[in-house]
Amino acid sequence: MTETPGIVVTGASGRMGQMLARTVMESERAHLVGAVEREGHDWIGRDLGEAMGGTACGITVTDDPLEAFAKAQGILDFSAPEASAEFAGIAAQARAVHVIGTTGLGPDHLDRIAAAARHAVIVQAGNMSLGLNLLTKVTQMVAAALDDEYDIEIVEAHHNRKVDAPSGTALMLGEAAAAGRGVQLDDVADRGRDGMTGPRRRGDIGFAALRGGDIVGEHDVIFAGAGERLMLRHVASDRGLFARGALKAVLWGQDKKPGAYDMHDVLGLG
Ligand SMILES: NC(=O)C1=CN([C@@H]2O[C@H](COP(=O)(O)OP(=O)(O)OC[C@H]3O[C@@H](n4cnc5c(N)ncnc54)[C@H](OP(=O)(O)O)[C@@H]3O)[C@@H](O)[C@H]2O)C=CC1
Ligand SMILES: O=C(O)C1=N[C@H](C(=O)O)C[C@H](O)C1
Repeated sequence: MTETPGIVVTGASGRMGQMLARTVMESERAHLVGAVEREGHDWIGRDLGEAMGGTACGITVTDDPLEAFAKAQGILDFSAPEASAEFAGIAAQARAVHVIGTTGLGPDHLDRIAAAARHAVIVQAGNMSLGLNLLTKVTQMVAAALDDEYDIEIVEAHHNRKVDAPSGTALMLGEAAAAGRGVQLDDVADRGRDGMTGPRRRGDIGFAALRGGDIVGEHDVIFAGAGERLMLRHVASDRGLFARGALKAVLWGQDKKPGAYDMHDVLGLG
């Protein structure tokens, strides 16, 4: 029997970290070999299964990514921007496939991740679900078909613990809409309105973010024209959706050449 890839989960105590750890532990196609949390976290040194409120699983949570990644073939990383940029370099040294779901990444983080992708496989996406990645394709198609008489607005809603806005998914949808229109998102993005904003600029792509309760993730792309509105919507109701997508990505990446990939590559969406 062939050995399945050994996986390390970072941000292991987080909402996604725990979901990812459970998903890997339940999978027959991969096995968990490590769990990383930040230095000083009270889970360090504890058994992951017990820390998650269940039975012992034999994985001790560590704050040493270097040691943990060295024995892994894949890293599932939904943590924080600075951590993900650092993990990219360490995962590349270990030649492990690094799946990055972390959002809120700035230009410096993205540059460091791109540098690491010269040496190892990195799959990065602000949303790991099939439905949402398909919706980016539809968004691009609709944006290409309609001219700028149709105003594009992207509305996202998330739980009250989310720290970045607009969401990574909203930005993916914005990029898709901008690509459909043949423009750069940075040139047309309107990322927040307050006060005397003046009338809407023709061709802008607007973003609005709602935060509340336990909303997992909801995204609307609205094309508002004269006398009609076209609305595309994705609703995630279970974080397991993202974890299953991430697991799919890390398995897909095992036999790929070093490089930067996204979920369109993994899901064969072109
Ligand atoms: N691409 C996708 O499909 C999805 C992406 N996400 C993204 O994933 C990220 C995590 O989301 P979520 O799980 O809800 O957030 P959480 O805050 O629940 O989890 C993040 C975890 O990462 C830990 N962490 C922070 N810094 C480090 C570090 N240096 N080393 C190790 N661990 C670290 C945090 O620890 P501490 O709390 O102690 O700081 C925390 O446990 C976000 O960016 C979110 O937007 C979420 C869902 C889907
Ligand atoms: O923080 C979250 O929870 C989520 N983050 C991702 C994003 O920023 O788009 C994906 C999903 O919507 C949940």
